[in-house]
Amino acid sequence: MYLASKKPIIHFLTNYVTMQDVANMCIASGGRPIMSDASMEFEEIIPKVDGVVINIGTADQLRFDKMDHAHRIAKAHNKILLLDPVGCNASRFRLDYCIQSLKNGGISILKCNAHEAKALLNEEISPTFVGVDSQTVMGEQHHELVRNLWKKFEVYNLELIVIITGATDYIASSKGAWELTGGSVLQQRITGTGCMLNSLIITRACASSMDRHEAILKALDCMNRSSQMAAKWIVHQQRLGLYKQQLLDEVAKRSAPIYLITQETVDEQTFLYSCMPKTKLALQSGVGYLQYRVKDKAWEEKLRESRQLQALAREYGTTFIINDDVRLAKEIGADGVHLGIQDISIREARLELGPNAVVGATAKTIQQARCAAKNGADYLGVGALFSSPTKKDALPMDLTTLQSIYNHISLPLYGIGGITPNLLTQEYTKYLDGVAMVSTIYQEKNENITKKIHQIRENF
Ligand SMILES: Cc1ncc(COP(=O)(O)OP(=O)(O)O)c(N)n1
Ligand SMILES: Cc1nc(C(=O)O)sc1CCOP(=O)(O)O
Ligand SMILES: [Mg+2]
Repeated sequence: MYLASKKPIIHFLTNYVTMQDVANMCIASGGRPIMSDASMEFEEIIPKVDGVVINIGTADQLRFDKMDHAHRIAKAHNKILLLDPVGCNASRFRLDYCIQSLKNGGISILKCNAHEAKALLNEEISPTFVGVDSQTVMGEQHHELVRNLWKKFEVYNLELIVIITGATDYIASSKGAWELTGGSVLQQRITGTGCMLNSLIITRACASSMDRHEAILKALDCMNRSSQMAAKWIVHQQRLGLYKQQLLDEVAKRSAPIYLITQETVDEQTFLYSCMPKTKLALQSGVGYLQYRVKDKAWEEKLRESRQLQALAREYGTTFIINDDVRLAKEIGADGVHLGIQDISIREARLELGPNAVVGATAKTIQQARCAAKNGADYLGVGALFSSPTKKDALPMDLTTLQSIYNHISLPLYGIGGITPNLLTQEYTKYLDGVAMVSTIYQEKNENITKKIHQIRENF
């Protein structure tokens, strides 16, 4: 799975309860983790990484000294530094360290829960401690808390962003204050989801060329939607023990924004010497889904071409999808199918291909999106967002419809139709997990394909 043109490297100094989950979530989000507690190598490692996470859970004096050391180097090298003051409301020892840390400056992101936020603001530990995973008190709102906490510490930390997580997440920065709802109660039934969120936030903040505040909002939204999707699956299967695993998978799905659809070729030569090399170049640069889409070919030809593409997709760990033709998907053992309104139904396809197949659906209206979600689609292709050279008669979709689908449906959304790096502004990407493209890639010269893919990916 790939996120940005570069995979950001993140150095974690994090608690030993959830260390492996933190590393896995960094990978699922498109980053590369390095877990180092050895002070003697910080001078060598930190200048080379993109971001640093300091999570104070399970700390002792020795670890606080190491964290201080890492903090100083990260600050000196202008690295994105995230502080998670785990349980700072529990003891004076933790609270003093965190307040001093925040006053030392160089922190880009402070992520905490409401109890920790209150302790940091008032510089007092809680008289009644409710646990490090302390949960949101129902009905409590934290608009003022997040703003006041930001105001208190932004004077020491340039461009600080403060996040208070809970059933509602609150965010404050120099851009203003926001709140975000979503997620699942199951996040609180296992340990580690808060620490995993640190991974997602910092990886996205380091990878995206979006404004940092926007990238963080998108990361929080990604966690909320992924948690909801994972919870649905877990409740259905009654397997809470697998929730963390499912959550990782859901985040990984949303961290691969490039969906490539093949361009139909006129003859075998063009397929072999144009389509195949271009597809290979794209896959090398990081493609989440590859779809084989042809309208006018004989069965034997479709079999031959799809098998070659499938082998390429396997080589690069890309999910391979067949457009329209469930029989072909079954015959070659593709990973799944994509279906439009005119095609066979999602339920019939699922019956044919089994529960593990990926079944994607086209949605052009909110009604179609709801229907596809209800029938068990795994993702939605939404468009045409712009005029498409490949499908000139594709029905257009306006921004309001896209926004409405995003607001009501938690499935991963891929924008389609005339996508180019220039047209793909934040106005669109804030509602999308990725984009599906034909002409922008297949009409590009081979030597420019990698750059094109990187340009598109950076918009997420
Ligand atoms: C990812 C993705 N989204 C939408 C489509 C369009 O599917 P459909 O509406 O069935 O039209 P055709 O592609 O079959 O002409 C798609 N193929 N992929
Ligand atoms: C296959 C397809 N479906 C669309 C829809 O709106 O449903 S647009 C489209 C073609 C996408 O190709 P290009 O990236 O060249 O515009
Ligand atoms: Mg179709």
